[in-house]
Amino acid sequence: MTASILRSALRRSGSSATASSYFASRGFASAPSHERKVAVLGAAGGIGQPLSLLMKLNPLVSRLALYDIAGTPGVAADVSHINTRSEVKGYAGDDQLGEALEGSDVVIIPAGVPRKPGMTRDDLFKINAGIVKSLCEAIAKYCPNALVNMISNPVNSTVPIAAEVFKSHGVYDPRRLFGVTTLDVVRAKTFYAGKAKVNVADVNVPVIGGHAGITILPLFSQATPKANLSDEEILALTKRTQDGGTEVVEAKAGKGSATLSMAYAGAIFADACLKGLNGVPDVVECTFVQSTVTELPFFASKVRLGKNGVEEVLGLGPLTHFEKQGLEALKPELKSSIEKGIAFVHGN
Ligand SMILES: NC(=O)c1ccc[n+]([C@@H]2O[C@H](COP(=O)([O-])OP(=O)(O)OC[C@H]3O[C@@H](n4cnc5c(N)ncnc54)[C@H](O)[C@@H]3O)[C@@H](O)[C@H]2O)c1
Ligand SMILES: O=C(O)C[C@H](O)C(=O)O
Repeated sequence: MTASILRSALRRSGSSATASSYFASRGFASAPSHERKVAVLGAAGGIGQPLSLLMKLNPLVSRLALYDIAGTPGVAADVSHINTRSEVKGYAGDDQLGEALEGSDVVIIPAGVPRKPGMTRDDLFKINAGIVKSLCEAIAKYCPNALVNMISNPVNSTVPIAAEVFKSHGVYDPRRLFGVTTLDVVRAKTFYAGKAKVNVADVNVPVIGGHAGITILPLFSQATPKANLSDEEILALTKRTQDGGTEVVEAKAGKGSATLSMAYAGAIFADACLKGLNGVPDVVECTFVQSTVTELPFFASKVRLGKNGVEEVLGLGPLTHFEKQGLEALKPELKSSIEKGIAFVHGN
């Protein structure tokens, strides 16, 4: 987001004020009150940089720690000149990870390699599983009470990896671990609004399951505002949402995967976590968490966020025959991705 886009957005919003009030006026954040530290791990990357920018614009953040293996001094110096609330510090390399994490309320993890055309998210497991494991070991040591927002793929496996690492350190609290599936919701909303010809700002669509291919299950039967879409249109919207990541990977033709839309989605989800921590009532987002909603140990569904993270994992609501079929079809793949993550931590 360039300064001019932000300025014109501010003009459109009728505001003469700052970026902070721009986001606040859109419900992006509630008024600043508490001191909150947010750490971004992988902050110099394609997602990390715009996400760091968006977190710098969030008035709920008082301290922003930007960590990567390299490149963070520059990103932090750049972002730190923005005249918003948070104090920004950059940290580079293993020996600065502890300091970056200490005192964090929310840790966002977009560290790891992205897909190239022809790859599945699971193809990233070999590299990203190890990265996520070592970062979570540091979280267990330096900020075991933080809410962890896992963006690194494959989310269906990296979240179980994080859970096992935290368990092995005796600090696992299922209320504090989240797979970020907000981009699936963002896409479902955008695609639905286009097809249903309704104002995108009014649209809500729950997306359940996981975050890869058919494990992404948008529930368009519960979308609001209601629209009379045909079965073919629902099928096409479902497929487009499931393939949204691949659509971007192919368009970028070897230069990575979604970064800007993901930064937006990551900022929305982190903001929801901060609002929950700050006691704002009725904060509900879809996210991949430990769950008993199905027989699978982790599952994405609507979750109410509160002062301790997950306050309530909400049920799926009524599903159509098509959605029930989608739910049954996704279970074997999601189950095996979860098991793969768990096995990785135990050396199997
Ligand atoms: N959950 C989602 O919806 C979603 C959406 C888009 C991308 N992703 C995933 O996010 C990840 C990052 O994507 P990207 O496009 O930003 O990739 P990128 O390669 O541009 O950036 C990744 C960053 O991680 C850093 N990194 C690597 N190892 C690290 C470590 N041990 N500690 C800290 N930082 C480390 C790299 O130095 C790099 O700066 C990928 O795994 C991608 O698949 C998830
Ligand atoms: O598709 C990818 O590999 C990145 C991400 O998971 C996405 O949904 O955009």
